[in-house]
Amino acid sequence: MPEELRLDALPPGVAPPGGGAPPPAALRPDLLPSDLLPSDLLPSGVTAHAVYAIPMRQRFRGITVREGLLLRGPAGWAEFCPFPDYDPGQCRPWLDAALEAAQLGWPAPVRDSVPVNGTVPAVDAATAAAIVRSWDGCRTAKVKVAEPGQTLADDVARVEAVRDALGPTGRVRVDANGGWTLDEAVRAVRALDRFGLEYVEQPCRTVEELAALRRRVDVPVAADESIRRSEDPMRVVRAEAADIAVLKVQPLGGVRACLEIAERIGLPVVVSSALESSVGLAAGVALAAALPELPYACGLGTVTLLTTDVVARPLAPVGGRLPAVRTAPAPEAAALAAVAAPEETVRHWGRRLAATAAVRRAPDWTGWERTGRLAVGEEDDPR
Ligand SMILES: O=C(O)CCC(=O)c1ccccc1C(=O)O
Ligand SMILES: [Mg+2]
Repeated sequence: MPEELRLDALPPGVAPPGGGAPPPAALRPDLLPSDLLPSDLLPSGVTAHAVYAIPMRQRFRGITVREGLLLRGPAGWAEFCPFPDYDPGQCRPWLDAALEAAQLGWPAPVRDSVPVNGTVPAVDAATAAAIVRSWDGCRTAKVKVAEPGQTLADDVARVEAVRDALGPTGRVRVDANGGWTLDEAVRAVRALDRFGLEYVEQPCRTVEELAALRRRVDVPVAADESIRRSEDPMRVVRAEAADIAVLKVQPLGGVRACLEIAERIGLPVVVSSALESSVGLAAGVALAAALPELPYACGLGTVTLLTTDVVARPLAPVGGRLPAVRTAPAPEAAALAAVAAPEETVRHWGRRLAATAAVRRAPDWTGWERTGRLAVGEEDDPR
């Protein structure tokens, strides 16, 4: 990478050669627990750099400001950004995925670019239509439904607005994040399929409910939380609970781990993001680019849900597609400086990284803390 982007080589507050804003203080050791400096807890050659805090355009999954930590290793930049409510055991696969990106890099792509869907948060109908009109070429929409505190009428209005904005040839899929009971799901799917649904993602919480719904409606069912928060991702297959598997690189432990799940699960795969910056999102693009089959648009059009990014040229869809990058884009000093997290947030992420690395190193750790996943049917709020 060019010298001016070697943030670690520059003392905080010193402007990089070639101009631009000075880099943020990159994970100063005094912001981390003293016994758990990055050099002790990360594999050699991998260093922790900066913590970002980026406001979302709309609230999404209860998140209004997205935070994460950027790592760098011999294979490239990487991102560690587990959701705020995840404990160290649940964060473990996120760190596995980040270290894969930093240390190993990703398998070779089999395509030059990947098709992506646009994502519509649980907003009002007018905002939903405006979001669809803002997209660059995305002809598939994924619409969030079953938001706590909202009604089926809100979902119907939102999906109708999206269908109108997209026109009859666009594709519309919905994601309930497990928010419906079986009977609510039957009713909602029938009401929403008036606008033509490509599939319904995680309509109910449990594998049993997904299987029962599949027997009662014609719309295909996609499993997300039932795979990424499950002890056993294959259970959805044995239970005949899904037509489609949603795979996310970070919560499932990396690109290679996802390629293996895709092979074993034997269902068509939709690759989706976990709301990363462009650095972490690149891993999802690498998975989508490497899968032998890619029959659906991927849920990787999500950097446009963030108000800004850490790189100079964000991985935002152009003509409904993202290019198949080989490595994560490097953070840019000025962009990083603009979203540098306050000290207390940096300390918090240092503690999270340390606690997750400790779980990862414990060889005889057993139970869900080791796999980082909860048993199916025992999930808390599955979002
Ligand atoms: O799939 C997409 O279109 C965007 C990604 C997305 O919806 C998502 C992002 C973060 C956390 C959970 C989810 C989800 O699919 O439930
Ligand atoms: Mg989902």
